[in-house]
Amino acid sequence: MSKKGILLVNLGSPDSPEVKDVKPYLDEFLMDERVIDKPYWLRSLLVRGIILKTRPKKSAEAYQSIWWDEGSPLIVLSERLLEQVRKNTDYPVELGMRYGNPSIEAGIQKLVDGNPDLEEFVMIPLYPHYAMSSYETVVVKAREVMEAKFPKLKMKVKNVFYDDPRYLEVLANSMKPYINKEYDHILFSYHGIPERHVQKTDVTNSHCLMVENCCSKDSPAQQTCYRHQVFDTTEGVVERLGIPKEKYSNSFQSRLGRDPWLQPFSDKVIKDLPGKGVKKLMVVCPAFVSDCLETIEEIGVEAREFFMENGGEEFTLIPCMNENDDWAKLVATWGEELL
Ligand SMILES: C=CC1=C(C)c2cc3[nH]c(cc4nc(cc5[nH]c(cc1n2)c(C)c5CCC(=O)O)C(CCC(=O)O)=C4C)c(C)c3C=C
Ligand SMILES: [Fe+2]
Ligand SMILES: [Fe+2]
Repeated sequence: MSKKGILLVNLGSPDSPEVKDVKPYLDEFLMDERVIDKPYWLRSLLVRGIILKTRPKKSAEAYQSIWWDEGSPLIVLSERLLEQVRKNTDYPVELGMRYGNPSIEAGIQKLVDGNPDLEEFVMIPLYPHYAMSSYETVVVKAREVMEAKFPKLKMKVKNVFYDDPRYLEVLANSMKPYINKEYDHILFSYHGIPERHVQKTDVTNSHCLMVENCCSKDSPAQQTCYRHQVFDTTEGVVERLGIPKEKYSNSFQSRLGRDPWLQPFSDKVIKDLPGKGVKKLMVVCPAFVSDCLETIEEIGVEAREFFMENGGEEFTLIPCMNENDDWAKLVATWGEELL
């Protein structure tokens, strides 16, 4: 029993790949005001009146195509990471998900049940980059849960780690076995977000997407600028791996709706690359620490097809860090550093 602990938080998946479970999961996800940032009445109209009429069936089919015997890849891989982190620290470690199960509340409850003297814990959102729809919503939700259910417990929060040299080292090392093969181009495909979200999280209200080359200029806005942070991760990785400028680029995947999202879009880039002479393509998705629907299906299946149909010859999806031992060690170290 311990007075201190660690809670890992990832995004979450539906309980099963059936429409009956995908629909409530999507409802919880898309009704989050930090994901669809519209007034409640409009969000409700858009999500419940339009998106949830058709998307659950389409999403369920996609989930069915990637589901494992043990469950959703994202959940299974997060649980494997949890086991690895436990091996690297004496503190108790539990797992919660922002949407679906196990919830953040269930994760904290497990920490408390296993450690009745628990006084404080570190929450580590498993997102390298700051976005209101990922890191920020986890922190807000966890604070709400703490206030309502665990008012006497203290929670510390691990910051985003997109530029932590130790993270960049682990990520770059995890990519080495793949990029040792011959390739023409490596695409860093990050989950997209609406441009509006980048502007909304700009603490200066005057920098992001307003100043020319905003993401490469020093500004307090970069602390919460998703676009700046993903570009920084790419630069940290290519520097470590010695990848020359002409052999890599960034793109953004998984857009939803008609608002402007960060560009260029991964599907369009991947379709166009063979025409530019890229026959052997590597894709890595560093916005995700665990493989999930967006990597396995959207990139590993759909994008691969686009590439091959348009003249590509070899397509390699580099896996996420998943249960990589160095990654688990680093996560354990972050927890211990804050306790
Ligand atoms: C990198 C972190 C993520 C950000 C930022 C993010 C923003 C974001 N996502 C949606 C809509 C959907 N995303 C979906 C799946 C999904 N998204 C992330 C991560 C981020 N999303 C992950 C890890 C996953 C996979 C979950 C899994 O179970 O494997 C989905 C569900 C699937 C589908 O129907 O396509 C939706 C919907 C928005 C609108 C958004 C920013 C505004
Ligand atoms: Fe920026
Ligand atoms: Fe998403």
